[in-house]
Amino acid sequence: MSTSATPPLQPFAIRFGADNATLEPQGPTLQRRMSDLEGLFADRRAWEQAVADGDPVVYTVVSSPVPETARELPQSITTIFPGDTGGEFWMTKGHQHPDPQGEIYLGLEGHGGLLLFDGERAEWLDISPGVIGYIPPGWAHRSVNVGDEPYRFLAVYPGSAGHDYGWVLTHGMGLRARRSADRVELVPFGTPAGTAGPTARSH
Ligand SMILES: O=P(O)(O)OC[C@H]1O[C@](O)(CO)[C@@H](O)[C@@H]1O
Repeated sequence: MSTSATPPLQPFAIRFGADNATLEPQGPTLQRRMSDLEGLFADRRAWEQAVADGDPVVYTVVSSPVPETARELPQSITTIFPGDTGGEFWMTKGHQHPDPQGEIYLGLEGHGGLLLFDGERAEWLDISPGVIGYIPPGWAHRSVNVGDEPYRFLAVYPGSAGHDYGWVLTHGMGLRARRSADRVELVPFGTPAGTAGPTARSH
């Protein structure tokens, strides 16, 4: 007999439709438009212009029906569309887990990066199809599409981890990923838009 306070779901299979990123059975879905990403891009004017110019969808998240509750292990497929705002690649909002627990991402399509920040140290993991990125407990995380195609990945995370978006607004993410010719340039988080930081790294 289960020791869970809430009985777990019955075992079930989830089919991933690779063509259009569907899950069957499917749970909640969300779409984040540019206007949902206020305060996140370094270049606020470019962000305002992008909102005024049609407020594009930056990313979508399709979840399985596994609930975000203790002991469960929900999954979701995120698709970040290609683009940049003021030179900064399109990205997820990024969040910290209020209950510090780990998470994994598996690259499915396109080319992306996983930016991790623990409040002091920032790390960048290149993610392409077949690569698993590990997010240790206590590291805020943001995904970035650094390619010209949609970037898609599977996330698997503890159901009680939660999402703290305010942490990122307060602490930042340590680095920003910017378009530089055909490369990804990682610059210190506070670098003003349009300038290269003194410690810019290329990928
Ligand atoms: O929650 P954010 O920062 O908008 O990013 C979306 C992605 O992160 C997750 O919340 C998982 O960490 C997924 O739902 C999705 O993969």
